Amino acid sequence: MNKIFNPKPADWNTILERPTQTVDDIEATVSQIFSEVQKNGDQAIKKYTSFFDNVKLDNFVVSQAEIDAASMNVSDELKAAIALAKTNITKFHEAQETPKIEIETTKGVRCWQEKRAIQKVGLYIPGGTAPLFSTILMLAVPAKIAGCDEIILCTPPNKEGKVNPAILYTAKLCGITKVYNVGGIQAIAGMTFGSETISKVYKIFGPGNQFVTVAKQLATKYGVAIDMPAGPSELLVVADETANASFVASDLLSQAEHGTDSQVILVTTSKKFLDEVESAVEAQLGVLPRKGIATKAINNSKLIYVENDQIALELINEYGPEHFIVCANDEDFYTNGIQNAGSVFVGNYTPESAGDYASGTNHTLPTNGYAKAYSGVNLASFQKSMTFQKITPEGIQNIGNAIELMAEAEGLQAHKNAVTLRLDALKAKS
Ligand SMILES: NC(=O)c1ccc[n+]([C@@H]2O[C@H](COP(=O)([O-])OP(=O)(O)OC[C@H]3O[C@@H](n4cnc5c(N)ncnc54)[C@H](O)[C@@H]3O)[C@@H](O)[C@H]2O)c1
Ligand SMILES: N[C@H](CO)Cc1c[nH]c[nH+]1
Ligand SMILES: [Zn+2]
Repeated sequence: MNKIFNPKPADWNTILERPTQTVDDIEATVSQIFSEVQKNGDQAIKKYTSFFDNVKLDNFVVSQAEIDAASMNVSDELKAAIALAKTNITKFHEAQETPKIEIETTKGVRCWQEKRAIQKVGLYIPGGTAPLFSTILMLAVPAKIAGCDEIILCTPPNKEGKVNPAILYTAKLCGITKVYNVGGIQAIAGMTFGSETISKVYKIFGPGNQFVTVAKQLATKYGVAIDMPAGPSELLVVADETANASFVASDLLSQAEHGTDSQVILVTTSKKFLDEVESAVEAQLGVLPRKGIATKAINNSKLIYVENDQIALELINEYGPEHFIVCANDEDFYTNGIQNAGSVFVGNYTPESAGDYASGTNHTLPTNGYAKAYSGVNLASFQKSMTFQKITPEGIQNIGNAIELMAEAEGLQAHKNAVTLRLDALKAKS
């Protein structure tokens, strides 16, 4: 791992650069696939599935029989674990429901706001190097709570051209019936334009590799909304001598094993602790089944020493990590001061994996610094806020003149007239 001591603020951005490709690097590939899928539908989706996933599929709809049969290939133990996770995720997301907001802003002027579910949503479940069935819980549970009418799911085929049984089992458990065995850019294109098989959706959700993420970003050019850019995983841990070096190393490796372009960072105010984490990472890395992937990610990663908590916090807010773990004596300093992070994990017994699977929070989170402006997936991601108003004759008399004056000042006579006609009618009546 790269060790950096007391970096100057002017160098932070260079030191903290993400290892992923940019939108510019990938845009041409996405545009090519998008235009073919727009023109040739299923045929282009199959062509690119064969090209990128190396499997030829005549039909990429997963049949109800296959979905039903998946349960036999999932152990009872794993089913119980999925049930526990689903219960906690449901509890946390149900608690995010907000009551209707209604207020009389001026006498006779009633304004209210209500939530409506997004009717058609598409869920992307990553499956390139690991079948992330946990992501189904993160997306389908809030989609169902919100009341989305049509929910479709796309996930890449494995080497045998099939969908992993745990994905199908979890999809069924969450009440998803439309599952397509297609991943990558071609899946995002299918949900953006629609094809003979895949329905066009209003909003696409879900994490993925850099190709999936850029495809989602470009899908917005065609009028489809997205949750946010949720690309290659990241973790930043801030820790001091009160932390446990083995625990911290295990957390760093948990995100490093996601992909070669993952990035994990330790920021610490203790040089001794930095060395201890470095040794613990080396020791744990050697025995990981995905050590090939994790080693490449660890090569992109940094161990950073800074003099004090204040400098650490400024650096962390500048980076805006997807996940932020606080294992420091002054937890409150960091939890109160953090401005930019997707999800925060506090204390020595709060591994990031807990949020990935079972604590209840959502693991679909902004990466690449987008935590500065975007929230992770939550119940509101599946809803729209609509405003309503009703104005009585008394109400229009109370605010009418202000509207007339403002409309006139903007040079918009018809706007003014819409009020003046009503005020005149009321005057004539009285
Ligand atoms: N930010 C989050 O919330 C979050 C959550 C979970 C996972 N993740 C990330 O999701 C990613 C999952 O990646 P994955 O690759 O395992 O699965 P994936 O499903 O995202 O991508 C696999 C697909 O990518 C396509 N592909 C592969 N190489 C390509 C290339 N050179 N050009 C164009 N398309 C190509 C293929 O079609 C393949 O099916 C990881 O980076 C992980 O860190 C992020
Ligand atoms: N850490 C990932 C988000 O970056 C989510 C995940 C799913 N499974 C395991 N981890
Ligand atoms: Zn993870």
